[in-house]
Amino acid sequence: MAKVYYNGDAKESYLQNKTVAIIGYGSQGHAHALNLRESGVNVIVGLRPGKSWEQAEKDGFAVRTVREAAREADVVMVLLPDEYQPKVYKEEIEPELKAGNALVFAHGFNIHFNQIVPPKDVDVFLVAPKGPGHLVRRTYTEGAGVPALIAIYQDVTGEAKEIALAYAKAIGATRAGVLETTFKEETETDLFGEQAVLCGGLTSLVKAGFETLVEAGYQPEVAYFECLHELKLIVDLMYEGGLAGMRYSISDTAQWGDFISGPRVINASVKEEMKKVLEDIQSGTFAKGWILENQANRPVFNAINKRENEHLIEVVGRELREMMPFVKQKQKEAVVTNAKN
Ligand SMILES: NC(=O)C1=CN([C@@H]2O[C@H](COP(=O)(O)OP(=O)(O)OC[C@H]3O[C@@H](n4cnc5c(N)ncnc54)[C@H](OP(=O)(O)O)[C@@H]3O)[C@@H](O)[C@H]2O)C=CC1
Ligand SMILES: CC[C@](O)(C(C)=O)C(=O)O
Ligand SMILES: [Mg+2]
Ligand SMILES: [Mg+2]
Repeated sequence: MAKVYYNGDAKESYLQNKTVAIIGYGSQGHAHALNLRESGVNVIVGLRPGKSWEQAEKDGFAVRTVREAAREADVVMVLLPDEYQPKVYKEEIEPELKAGNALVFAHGFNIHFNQIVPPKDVDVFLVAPKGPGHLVRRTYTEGAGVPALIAIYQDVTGEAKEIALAYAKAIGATRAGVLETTFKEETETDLFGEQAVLCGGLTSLVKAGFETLVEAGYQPEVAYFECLHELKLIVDLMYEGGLAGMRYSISDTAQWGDFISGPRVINASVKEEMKKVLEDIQSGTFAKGWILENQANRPVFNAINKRENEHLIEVVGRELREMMPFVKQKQKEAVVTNAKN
C-alpha cells in the first residue's frame, strides 16, 4: 500500500511566517485562498483587474497584480488556467522569483510538457486536489476535505515536501488523504481521468443513454431524470461505499442488469480506445493539440462548446432544474466566483 499522509503527518509551522500568493481566483484559486486563510496562513491574491479581482477584494483579500504578488510572496501558487500559465509565468512571475522561494502548481501540465522551465534556485512542487475547486471549498467548510497529490520537482531548501504537506493540510486535503507522486504520474493520470472517465467518458455515456431513450420515443424529461439527475444519487452511494455500497441500495433487478448489461456497453473496444487516449497523453500528442488549439484562438473548442450547450439534454435540464430550488442553489454557489466563460 502507498503511504497516505493525514493531518498528523503535516506541520502547519512550515507555512508560518511565509506569505503565500494565490495567482488566480477561479475554481481552485478562491478555494485555496479562503481555506489557507481560515487555516491561519498569510495569503495575498495575484490577478489582473476584472471580475475575479473584485470578488477577491469582496472576500477580504489584499489583491495585487500578478507581478506584485509574486514579488511579495515566499510561496507562489499558480492557479491560472493551464493554457495561460506559460505567458503569465514568463512575463510576471519569473522576473520576481527569488532564491529559496517555492513555485507551486495544482496540476503538472506545464512543467511536465516543458511549457514552463523554472529557475534552478527555487523549490518547485505541486499540491493537486483530486476534485473540483468549488468542492475543495465546500468540503473544507463542512469540516471535511478533498484528497490531493503532492510531487516534488525541485527541492533547493530541503523543505519542499514539508511545505507541500503543510499547504495540503491548510486546504483541508490531509483530512481526506494525501499521496506523494511525480509530476509525470499526476499529469498523465489526471488528464486520463478527466478525458476517459470523469468528464469525457461520463458526458458521452450520459448523452448516449439520453439519446437512445429519446430516439426510441420516450419523453426527454424522463430520459433526463433517468440518465443525468439520478446519476448524482448513484455516484454519492459509490463515493460513500464503493461499488458494493451502491449495489446495496439498488434493487436486485438493477444489480443483475448492472452485471449483465454494463460490460456490453463499456466493452473491450471501449477499453482499447481508452488505451489509445492514454497513449496520446503519454506521447504528448494531446498536449500539443491543446497548445496549438489555444494558439489558434480555440476554433474547435468554441464550436463544440456551443453545440454541447444546445443539446436537448441541456435544454430540458435547464427547465427541470428551475423547478428544483435546492439544486439551483448549489449551482449558484458554484458559479459565484467561477471566471470561466
Ligand atoms: N478546476 C479544478 O477544479 C481543478 C483545476 N486544477 C488545476 O488548477 C489550475 C487552475 O485551474 P482552474 O481553477 O480551473 O482555473 P480557472 O479557469 O477557474 O481560473 C480562472 C482564474 O484565472 C484568472 N486569470 C485568467 N487569466 C489571467 C491572466 N492572464 N492574468 C491574471 N489572472 C488570470 C481569472 O481571472 P479573471 O476573472 O480576470 O479572468 C480567474 O480568477 C490549473 O492548473 C488546473 O489544471 C487542478 C485540480 C482541479
Ligand atoms: C476532473 C477534472 C479536473 O482534473 C479536476 C476537477 O480534478 C480538472 O482539471 O478540472
Ligand atoms: Mg483532476
Ligand atoms: Mg485536470
